[in-house]
Amino acid sequence: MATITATITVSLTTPTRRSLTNSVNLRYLLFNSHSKFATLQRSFKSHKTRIAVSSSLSIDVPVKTAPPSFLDRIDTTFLHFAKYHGLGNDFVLIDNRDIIEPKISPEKAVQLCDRNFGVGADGVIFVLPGFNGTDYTMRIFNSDGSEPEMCGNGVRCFVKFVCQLENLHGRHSFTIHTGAGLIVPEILEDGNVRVDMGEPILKASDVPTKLPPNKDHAVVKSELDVDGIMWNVTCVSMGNPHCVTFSGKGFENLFVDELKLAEIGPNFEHHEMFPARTNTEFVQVLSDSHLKIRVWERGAGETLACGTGACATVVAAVLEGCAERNCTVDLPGGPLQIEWREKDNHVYMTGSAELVYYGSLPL
Ligand SMILES: N[C@@H](CCC[C@H](N)C(=O)O)C(=O)O
Repeated sequence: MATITATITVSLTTPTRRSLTNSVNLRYLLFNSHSKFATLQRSFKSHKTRIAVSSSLSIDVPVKTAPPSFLDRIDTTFLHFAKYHGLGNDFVLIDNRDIIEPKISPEKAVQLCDRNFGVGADGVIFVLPGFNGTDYTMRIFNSDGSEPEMCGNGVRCFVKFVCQLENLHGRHSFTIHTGAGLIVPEILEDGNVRVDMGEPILKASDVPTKLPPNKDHAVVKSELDVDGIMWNVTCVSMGNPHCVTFSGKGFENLFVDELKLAEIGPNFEHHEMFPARTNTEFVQVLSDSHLKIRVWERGAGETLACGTGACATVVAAVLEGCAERNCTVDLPGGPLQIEWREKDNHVYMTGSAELVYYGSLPL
């Protein structure tokens, strides 16, 4: 009887806790070589399990009893985390369900987010106990340590992480308390997440912006001088502030690939007209239902995607009369589907969120 050391193949995006404790899955993983799976070598050394390969053949596979799931590990010397991304907007996720204060400080978050000296991420997100009857509370630190009110890609990652923590499968919806109020994400059959992002805030002083309102208390297609260049901007808050631009003096359409965001982004972010700083979306209109954007994020710089930014962009596009209420928004990391629904004035965002890996850090 042959004894082999098993190399199993585990999808990085599939819950490993179930796969590793389920002998049927184990057999599947051992003997199916279709490689949409990433290869993860594990040596099973402690005892043997007999696996029937066909009716006439069986082999002994030394199998170690599955260790407790990574997510079930509790110790005080290591911080266990999961890394997720929503279209390349990446986050360190921390299970903070047992206490109401974030387990790490903003300073530690800055270190973790560093792409050379840390894990590398656009932000750190905490899954905290619910508040006022909500299922959970979400808090986030940007990579510069500041705390924004909301994060659209982050909330999609948040609920995927919650499903792993709670071992939930299939369709689920959640109520999440955030700095931007109640947010309601729903995991769909195909694994994507649709999020009810609530109503956009347009009143200038609430965005906040010091630019004078020019349309029903809102700032729509107003001129903003940024280092001598006159841009047309519309200001929208999705709980966090956004300045959206499609054009400027002497340029009616933007070609976003050509923009030097690292040079111009900070001048928007720290502009005196934005007392809480701002996120900025640079938008190219491809059609009335298809927009292409690049985003300079407050506290994080240019990112591959920004969920609240995509929502703010569609609201601004409708207000400026250059797009419909239902749009595909292409970001450098991929597309989001955004709808600003007339019926309830809420913005709905649909997109993906993926697990990258689990990790531990000494505290
Ligand atoms: N990437 C996020 C937004 C994160 C917060 C932002 N940097 C801010 O300070 O407001 C998203 O997907 O919405």
